[in-house]
Amino acid sequence: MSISVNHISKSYKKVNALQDISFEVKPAELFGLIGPDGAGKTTLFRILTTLLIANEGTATVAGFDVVKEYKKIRNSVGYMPGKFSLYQDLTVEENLNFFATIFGTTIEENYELIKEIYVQIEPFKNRRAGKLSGGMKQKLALCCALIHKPKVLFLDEPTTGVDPVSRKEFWEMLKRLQQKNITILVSTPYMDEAALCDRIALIQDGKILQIDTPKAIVKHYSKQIYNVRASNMYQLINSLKAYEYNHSVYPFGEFVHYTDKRTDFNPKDLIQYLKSENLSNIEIEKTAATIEDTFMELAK
Ligand SMILES: Nc1ncnc2c1ncn2[C@@H]1O[C@H](COP(=O)(O)OP(=O)(O)OP(=O)(O)O)[C@@H](O)[C@H]1O
Repeated sequence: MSISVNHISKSYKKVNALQDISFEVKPAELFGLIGPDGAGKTTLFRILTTLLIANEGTATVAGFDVVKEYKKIRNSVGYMPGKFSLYQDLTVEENLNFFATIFGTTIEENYELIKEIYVQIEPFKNRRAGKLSGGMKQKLALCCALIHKPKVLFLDEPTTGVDPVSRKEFWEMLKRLQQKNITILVSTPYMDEAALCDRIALIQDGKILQIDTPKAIVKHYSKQIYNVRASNMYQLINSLKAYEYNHSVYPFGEFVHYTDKRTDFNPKDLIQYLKSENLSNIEIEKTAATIEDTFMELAK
């Protein structure tokens, strides 16, 4: 296994940031940690990259124990933290040179690995990192995390604050790195990105809710979801929440996602009820579950 996490717990005084977390990541797997802010993702990354010690449990990365063999891990992993990983006053090239030097290597030595990403930021190589766009900063941070050819790459919310086009490009890059035999653990609060991972762990309040492939996670969702819409969406949500048969109600893009407690649910009954609540232009149609729906159900 590339990463093995066994019953890890970590608390900060009163906050239980991680509670009995266990999972494994296979070599060259793209594994996603999916969860909202405060779920414990950063704490887990810091433990696995040897920057923080867990209160309980053990973990290995690239075959090394995160406590006893921390120095070996630091040479074997690349870490792109969510915030502050670049020196804002150094240029693109200086940042890259700096990270290469501290790992005892050079840009030339490992150019092959970063080439594809670096060519996109090379035209700005003399620009200070602080003056780059979000997407470019993220590409530079990825180059810096890769410069010493790590076996395992840790990416903490790499696409937060990045535009949709750059986000898409970034995930395509991750797929290519994976083909170069790099194991990737990536965290994201964006549920649509979860589908791009080989396997995901849904995490909330320091606990893992489920681990599986994105397809299997959605497949296990047992209820029929309905997209519901009406002229007054605010009132629609309130009325649905007040409906005695509702199982779940939450906004989902331009719709409200609704599930019913009854097995013999007939949407006509719901339309009638919503009409009695003075709602107009009511639309109800079946829709397939997404990872976000599964998350909402498990997090209930
Ligand atoms: N140094 C600290 N001292 C006290 N509490 C902390 C500390 N670091 C994190 N926490 C708390 O631990 C919990 C998990 O935080 P963590 O940063 O690991 O979550 P996260 O999923 O990475 O979320 P975010 O994206 O907001 O960083 C949160 O409740 C957070 O407030």
